[in-house]
Amino acid sequence: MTTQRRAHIDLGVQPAVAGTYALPGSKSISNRVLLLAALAEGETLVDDLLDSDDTRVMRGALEALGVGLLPEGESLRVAGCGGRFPTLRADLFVGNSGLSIRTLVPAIAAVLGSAGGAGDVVSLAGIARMHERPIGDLVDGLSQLGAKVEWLGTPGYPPLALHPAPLTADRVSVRGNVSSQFLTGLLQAAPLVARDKPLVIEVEGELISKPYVHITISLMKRFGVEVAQDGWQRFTVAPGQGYRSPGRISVEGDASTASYFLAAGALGGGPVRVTGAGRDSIQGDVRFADALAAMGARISWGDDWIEAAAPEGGLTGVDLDCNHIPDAAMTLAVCALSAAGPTTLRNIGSWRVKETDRIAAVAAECRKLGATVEEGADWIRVTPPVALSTAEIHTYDDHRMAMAFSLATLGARGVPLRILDPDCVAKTFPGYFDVFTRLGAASA
Ligand SMILES: O=C(O)C1=C[C@@H](OP(=O)(O)O)[C@@H](O)[C@H](O)C1
Ligand SMILES: C=C(OP(=O)(O)O)C(=O)O
Repeated sequence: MTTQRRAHIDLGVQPAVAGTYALPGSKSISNRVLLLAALAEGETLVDDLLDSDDTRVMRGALEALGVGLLPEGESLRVAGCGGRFPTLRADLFVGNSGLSIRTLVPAIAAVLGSAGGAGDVVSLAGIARMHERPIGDLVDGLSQLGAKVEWLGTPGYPPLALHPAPLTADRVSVRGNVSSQFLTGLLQAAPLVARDKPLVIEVEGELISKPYVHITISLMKRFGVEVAQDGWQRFTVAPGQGYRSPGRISVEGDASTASYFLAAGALGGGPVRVTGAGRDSIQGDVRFADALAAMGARISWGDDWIEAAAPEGGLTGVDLDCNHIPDAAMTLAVCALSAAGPTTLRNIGSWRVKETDRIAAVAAECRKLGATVEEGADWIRVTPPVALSTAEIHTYDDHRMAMAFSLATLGARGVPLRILDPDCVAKTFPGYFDVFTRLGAASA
């Protein structure tokens, strides 16, 4: 966002919250749909797209590659380029959007490989933190296929430049334990490589964040491309498939964003209902509701809504493997501050390489509120204090730090807080604090 960011926002206690909230569009779905629609044959009308920093950088990148994006009322018409970006000389800025860079790089490498000419080059850069987020495993995979990638800073990290080189191999192996976005990027690029044999993508080691790969495969299917899946280890894309526009597609509400509202219901009485994602969602983060239920929250589901209310006597601490819900799991850490007993979140090593080192950041800010926190390479344990202390919360330019910690102001144990740099929420939800500060009003 270009508007000036506020230094802080002061949040009072909201003892009781209830209401129904329509979720903004899913970031994960918006940015996949934008890229797939751009690469497809034909025009796609996209409804309910998220408008945030992450989708703006994806839109900006696609426009710089010559893709026509035309607002039509509340929707966006994407002029598909049939697998060939019209412009292959561009300097792209991707902010701190891991999903954008890790899906654009393989797609552009594939298009450069089939349609690039002498002098074509596409560079991708982001903010300083983006340049600390790994991309080496993805580039290794692309290099196995034949891509020519030049590191412009530290090898293994953005910024980088892509040069034309045909992708000829029919097998690629990629590490799965740093980010699932590497596999997503390779899968989405697979149909862009002209070949007469299938492309086989093998995952080395255990794949993390698996539900995001399910989103990828589901959306590729909506755009006419089938992926054959052998467990989570081997993915095959048959030749002769190209993306075709589904005509019109609507983006589900964001299930990671839903976690803040559901937690609000579980902490502040509720019921709080979110609409736009529910039982039928393709997003793995809807399973956050199960984690909240394990803490005692009363959860109900509809096809496209989820509702949460507080249990009699408050939440209870849990010990959970959160690998399948890496983003929404941050919300659990803050719920843990108001629960009875310790909460342990396991298998969350990827937190260390996201918008900030999220294990360190969550630990530091929970301690300020009075909690005892233990942490390991890939886990965190939060033991709540008898009563929370008020504090000034650092947000580390991480939207989820700002949104998750705002929840410590809710309910019987809530305390007033000052949240620093609150507008970092613009990465996925620019209007978050406008909605959050009015949560209590509906129940008053
Ligand atoms: O593919 C996606 O849309 C995402 C995958 C996850 O990343 P990792 O696979 O790096 O855990 C998640 O944290 C991110 O916000 C979005
Ligand atoms: C990790 C996140 O995003 P990304 O990896 O797409 O930057 C997130 O939204 O929490």
